[in-house]
Amino acid sequence: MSGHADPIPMTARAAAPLAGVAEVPGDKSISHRALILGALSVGRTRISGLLEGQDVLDTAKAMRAFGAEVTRHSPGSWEVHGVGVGGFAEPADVIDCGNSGTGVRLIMGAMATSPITATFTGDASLRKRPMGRVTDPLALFGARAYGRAGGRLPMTIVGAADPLPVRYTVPVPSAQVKSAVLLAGLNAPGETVVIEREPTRDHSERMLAGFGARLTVADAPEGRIITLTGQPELRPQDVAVPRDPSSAAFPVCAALIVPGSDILVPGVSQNPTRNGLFTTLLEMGADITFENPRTEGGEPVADLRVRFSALTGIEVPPERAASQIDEYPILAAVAACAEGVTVMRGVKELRVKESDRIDAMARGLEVCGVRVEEDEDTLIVHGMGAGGVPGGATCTTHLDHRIAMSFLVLGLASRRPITVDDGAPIATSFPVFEGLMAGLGARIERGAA
Ligand SMILES: O=C(O)C1=C[C@@H](OP(=O)(O)O)[C@@H](O)[C@H](O)C1
Ligand SMILES: C=C(OP(=O)(O)O)C(=O)O
Repeated sequence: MSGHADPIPMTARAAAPLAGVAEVPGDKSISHRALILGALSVGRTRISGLLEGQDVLDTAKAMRAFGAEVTRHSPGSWEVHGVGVGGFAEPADVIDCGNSGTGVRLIMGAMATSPITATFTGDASLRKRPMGRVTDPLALFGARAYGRAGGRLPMTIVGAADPLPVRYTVPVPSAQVKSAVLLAGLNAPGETVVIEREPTRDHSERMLAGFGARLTVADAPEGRIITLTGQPELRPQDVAVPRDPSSAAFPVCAALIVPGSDILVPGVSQNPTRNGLFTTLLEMGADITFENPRTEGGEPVADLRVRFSALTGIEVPPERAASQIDEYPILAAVAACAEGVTVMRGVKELRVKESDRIDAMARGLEVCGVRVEEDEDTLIVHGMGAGGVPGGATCTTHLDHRIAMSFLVLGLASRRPITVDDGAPIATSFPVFEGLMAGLGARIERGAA
């Protein structure tokens, strides 16, 4: 998908209490990695619970272009016959990663240490996002990148014919950069070392180890040190993808702000590198219980019981940012329904997501009647209490699924309806959002108010 789809305006209206069970789809980060590592293994990898959002479908298509056989057997059930580390073929055409930063950055890493050339592009959102953060470390392996000004797509990567292992300290908290370096390190002889000062989601490390790569993780004063031994033979796996906590965030937050709600969201990943939002919501006074904790697909999961709650604004610790980075838009919407002020600092990475999410949330909340303050690295929301947000406005989503879903959830609890100009991007990460929310009793319809 390259963003040519027609915009789909959508409107949310105040709802009766939400009730029922919300079965959210598979984790997006894990789904991308399962396809890529499956493609880099020799033999058959089976995946269950794969997220069939457009971002992941674009990665599946890309893996075919690099020579892997990728088959869908039934919803969520996929099979990958991989070509092995170093076995990628040169794609015959441009790789279009659509809206997906994770897809393009991880795939660039995975091909950068093979003697092939590939050209990448994406939709209007992805073509604005910085790729230098990935191509800088890939250059240390010997790969070359030719892109538009500012390190933007379309971009051609010429893979290194004789890659060298690399020692790299990731300069921004980014699991995509860390993962791109680790994937490139797979086909470099010797030890590739990645150091991250702030821990970010660790799915690549967990999954690389699961596929048989030699990888160690050590905590040191300079940060987390990940050491990968190159040129392993990866063993195909059966991967069960747990449900996505970043998608679960939307029904969870909807239940917290729609009076009288009581819902269950089963099987949500509680990986500590992903669960910052739930900690934050508990600090705000949310009534969430974590039932039946267990391990599924190598990840800790729990069933979340969520009831409407009177929330209070808090100061979110900046060191928690990485573990809830994709959840700030919905947190900002929830903060508008809390009593008092919510301060979110250390969030400048939000400016280089599918949209500038600080700006998109600030402008959207303002037109809905909520007072906000922002600077380069900060978003502050002045809460109006339960039922206090006026709404009655149209918010601009800038090709950003999380902005669209955040304002639709807010519209379920605001005094007047909230419209988003384009809900089409929701299909990139949460294709069943509309049906799932309707099943809980939410009133979200296509069209303007
Ligand atoms: O590695 C991943 O799967 C992701 C990493 C994060 O991006 P950054 O690495 O840019 O922080 C996150 O925002 C994105 O949705 C998924
Ligand atoms: C930032 C996100 O994704 P990506 O970087 O993969 O486009 C997201 O899903 O919120």
